[in-house]
Amino acid sequence: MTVAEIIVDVPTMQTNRPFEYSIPEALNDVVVPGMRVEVPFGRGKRKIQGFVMKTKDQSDFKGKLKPISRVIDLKPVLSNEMLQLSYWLADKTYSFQISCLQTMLPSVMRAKYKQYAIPLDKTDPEVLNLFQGQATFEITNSLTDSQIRLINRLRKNEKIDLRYVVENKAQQIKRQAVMTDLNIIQLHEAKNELRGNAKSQVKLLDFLIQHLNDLPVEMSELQKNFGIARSAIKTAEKNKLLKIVEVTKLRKPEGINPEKTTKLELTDEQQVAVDQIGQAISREQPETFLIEGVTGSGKTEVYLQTIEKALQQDKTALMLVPEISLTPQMVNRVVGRFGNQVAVLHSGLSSGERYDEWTRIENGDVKVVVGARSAVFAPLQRIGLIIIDEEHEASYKQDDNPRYNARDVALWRSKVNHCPVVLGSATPSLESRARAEKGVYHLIRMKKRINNQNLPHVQIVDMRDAENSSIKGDFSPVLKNNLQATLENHDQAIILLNRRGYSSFMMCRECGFVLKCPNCDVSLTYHKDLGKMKCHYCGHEEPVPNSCPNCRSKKIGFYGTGTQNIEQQLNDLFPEARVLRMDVDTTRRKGAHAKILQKFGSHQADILLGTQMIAKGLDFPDVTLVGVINADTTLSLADFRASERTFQLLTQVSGRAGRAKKTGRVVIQTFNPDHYAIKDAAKQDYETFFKQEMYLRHQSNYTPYYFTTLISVANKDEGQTLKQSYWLKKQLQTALSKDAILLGPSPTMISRKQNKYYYQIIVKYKHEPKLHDKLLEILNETQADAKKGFTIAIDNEPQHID
Ligand SMILES: Nc1ncnc2c1ncn2[C@@H]1O[C@H](COP(=O)(O)OP(=O)(O)OP(=O)(O)O)[C@@H](O)[C@H]1O
Ligand SMILES: [Zn+2]
Repeated sequence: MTVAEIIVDVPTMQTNRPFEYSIPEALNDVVVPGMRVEVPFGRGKRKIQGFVMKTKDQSDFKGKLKPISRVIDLKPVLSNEMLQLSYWLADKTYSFQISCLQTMLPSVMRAKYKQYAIPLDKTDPEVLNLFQGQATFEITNSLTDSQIRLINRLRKNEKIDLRYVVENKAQQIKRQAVMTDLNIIQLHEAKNELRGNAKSQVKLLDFLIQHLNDLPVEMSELQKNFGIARSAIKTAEKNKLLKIVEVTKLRKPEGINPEKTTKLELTDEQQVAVDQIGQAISREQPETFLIEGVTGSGKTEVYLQTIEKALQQDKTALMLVPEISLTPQMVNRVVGRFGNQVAVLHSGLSSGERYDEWTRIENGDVKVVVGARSAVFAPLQRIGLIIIDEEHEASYKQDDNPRYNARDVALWRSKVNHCPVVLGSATPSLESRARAEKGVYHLIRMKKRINNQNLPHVQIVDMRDAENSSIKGDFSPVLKNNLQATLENHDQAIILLNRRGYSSFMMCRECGFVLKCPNCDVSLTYHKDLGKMKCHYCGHEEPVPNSCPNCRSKKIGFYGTGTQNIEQQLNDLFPEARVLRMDVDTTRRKGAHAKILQKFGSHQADILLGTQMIAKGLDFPDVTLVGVINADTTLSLADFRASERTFQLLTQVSGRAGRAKKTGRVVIQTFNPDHYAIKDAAKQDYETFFKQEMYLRHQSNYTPYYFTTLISVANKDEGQTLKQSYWLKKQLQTALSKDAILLGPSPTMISRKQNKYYYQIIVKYKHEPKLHDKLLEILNETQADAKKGFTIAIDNEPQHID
């Protein structure tokens, strides 16, 4: 091929299309789609990165094409599937294709790294010649074309492999290892010369002879596994029998404690699910299943046994979870069942660790991938099954560009891979459940808990009652008594503080002044560990004032219920009880989540107190009580999903109680005891909630009856923001049919962030074929010129509206 179509790394509207470059003859069979290259761009001498999307023999371009300057990767970093996906993703999310391509790569490849070749066949003369006794060969910018061609050929013939290593030394594990330049005959000769005089040397040579193909071998391994002393290695080095070289080692992510479980005998409901999904795996059809299974119905075992079915057919499986650190049990069970065949991808990994896992997947060493949102781009081949656990979770949607939903990407990949997708939840999203209703997805319901365990007994406590409205703290007598009983029985309790936003703010009791961020329209939050007030949007910090900056009164103090405050109340009420707190403050450190949950799981604490992050997936047999301090906060969200989110949260957290032998109890404190979301959650009755919520969505023309697109406009000048927003709305009105509903422009809930003003327009529609192109046109018209200083963000099917 002589011509390459390249997407360049210049994220602007004008450059959001492929550019043609000629492929230098010397790199003719080196350059292939999925590789990154460096190309000249624009008038000056500027060189930039780009992705090769296609190669071809001819160009329609009349003039002379500029040549590719050099190849950055010597093997493709993105598969053909991923390249195709990038077109769809860019289109669907209104993003630059370059952003989509980069999103699919592990972060290492976007950062500073070194590229190395490592030998696979250490007997090949060309390989030996290239490495010259070194364990690795660095690929630098100064390689000649013939060297590049050689490396390319050796790689294609699987004589060598290529790796990226982050330049940050702390993330690399370098070890000393043993290598030899001698061939097998020379080794035998050397051994004969020793004539058994030096036993340890003979032993070492025997080892080298036997393991010649496995070299280099780490020193520590030689000592530990083969009983060869360090001194013997040193002597052999002096006698030029071997060399000591450095190797970089693959790291295994920490924080995972595989939980060995044997395959369980399935319940009838589980068996039906496994059979149906198993058949779909064999049929190789892109069908979607929705498992609506009550909390504790044993969905995990269904996932594990369907994954096993995929593996039996020599296929791979991809499993997504909302956030690995919050659901360590799920990961531990998957790793426990499938061992080394599993790769775990999550945000807690350093970029080096993440890359290691990515490489194992790409090399085909991995059969099962578990990970959060971005794991949906894992370079797995022959996918036989994709599972999305807790499919209703908003975290599957990325908040930044490209604003993709991993659920949609999974469906796309299932079509290309001809495999089923399994969506699982006790509280499915309305969208998914509605699709199941229509027959687009197969609905599998699991209505019973394992061991015929009852669903927990839930009590709603009306906080408006006289008895409760006069209490000092946040614990009603009912919740207090239940906690007391739980502690006396040596059981465990989970207390949820349904906190939205951050609540420990400062207010003056004299004049009502609230301490706010100078850059953002939000109150500053008190951070006990810093001893400072902090903004959660821009990071602005300031000291805690001891008098009101407005009226000088000393009566300025903290308001709002924070987890620290609740923890204090628990300590006062139950001084003996051991309380663990899990919130943003206690989980900043890597691995902190897992530690807290591990401690609670081994019953080293009696009460786990936390925010939304403790609500899902936890499976602890000793938990018999769940208390919800303030059920209402999510209800007051200015979002059409407020009821859905509240129902999901309360149902999920309630489901943590009474999962093993003992019956669970749940106490929900609320000011809205008659709200259907709270009442249905108390009964753990998804179907009733679904019907009611569907009715209301129908009435108000929202998802899943209408599609929604959220467009936000931001500018440093508020007047300009508003003007642009109105202009935009008018543009849309002229393009869309009368059936489309346009809401706004209205300021977002936090209307100023980092000194920019935000306004939004919501488009609700059923069928608007012109919407997509119109939005692209608007983007082209307004975003091409960065100097205009305002930005538009388009969110297709937003998960949050504020
Ligand atoms: N067939 C079975 N026989 C015995 N125990 C089982 C069986 N299936 C699952 N279990 C056990 O039941 C418990 C609950 O299962 P699991 O955690 O998978 O529930 P779940 O459906 O994922 O619930 P949630 O939606 O609340 O996360 C686990 O401890 C699991 O080991
Ligand atoms: Zn701020």
